[in-house]
Amino acid sequence: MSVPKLHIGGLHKSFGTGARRTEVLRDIDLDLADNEFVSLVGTSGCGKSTLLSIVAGLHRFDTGELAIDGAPILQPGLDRGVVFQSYTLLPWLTAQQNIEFALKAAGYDRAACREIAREHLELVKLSHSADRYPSELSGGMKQRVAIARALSYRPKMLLMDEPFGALDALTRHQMQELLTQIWEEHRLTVLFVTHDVEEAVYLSDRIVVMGIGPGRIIQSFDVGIPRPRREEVMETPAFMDLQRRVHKAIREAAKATVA
Ligand SMILES: Nc1ncnc2c1ncn2[C@@H]1O[C@H](COP(=O)(O)OP(=O)(O)OP(=O)(O)O)[C@@H](O)[C@H]1O
Repeated sequence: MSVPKLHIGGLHKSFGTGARRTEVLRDIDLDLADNEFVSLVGTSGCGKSTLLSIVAGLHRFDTGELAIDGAPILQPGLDRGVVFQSYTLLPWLTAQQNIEFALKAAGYDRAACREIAREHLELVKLSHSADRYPSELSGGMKQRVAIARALSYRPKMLLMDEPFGALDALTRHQMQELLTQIWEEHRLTVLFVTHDVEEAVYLSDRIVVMGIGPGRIIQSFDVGIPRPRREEVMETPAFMDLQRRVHKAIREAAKATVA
């Protein structure tokens, strides 16, 4: 079998020590194929963000295996682009400069930084706002800059933690459309955390349901809805049926605490 893009094997994670030790993730096995879009869903506190942060290299894990293209993940790196719910842009830099700043840190020369930042603002349809500061951008626009920045240094994977969670319904929907279009054109490997089952079904190739107490993988659903996907697909029986089944799995997983 070929090496998966992301390999998580038998991973365990606890926070704290002694009497304050809490087991947060138990025996997580999850492989992502190249160009696969996988969403993690599950009740609040089941460890979705912790798992994503571990893959980002921001948290250590206790035991298990974690590798990207077969190489162990030991720390944060430019092979993983990360987008969080909070916008994380530097307020004193414009949209263009925020992206250039990340590219400079990745070792690109000045001309390349400028050109790549310009290309990526175009990719997220924000060329007209290149010279605006974060305080002059709406939430959706800030998140588009964050996505452009995460993609600009060409990571092997994109890790997204509730990236549209702070947006109003219409903007959120526009961002889902944009991400779908980018994904369909550029084929990226994405690990995506969301509370929104409709969003997960719309965006993903596979949906992984996690349960709580401790956090673990309960069930996995292959989405199987043909691409390209556009808004209308949400009204189809196949889409709504899968949405129902995922909701049911989340409800059942939330009840089934193990000893
Ligand atoms: N730094 C930390 N120290 C101690 N416990 C933590 C820490 N970070 C997370 N936890 C605990 O780990 C568990 C999982 O949290 P996590 O944020 O990963 O869950 P989640 O599924 O992403 O939740 P939500 O959907 O509400 O964001 C929770 O019980 C949380 O309290």
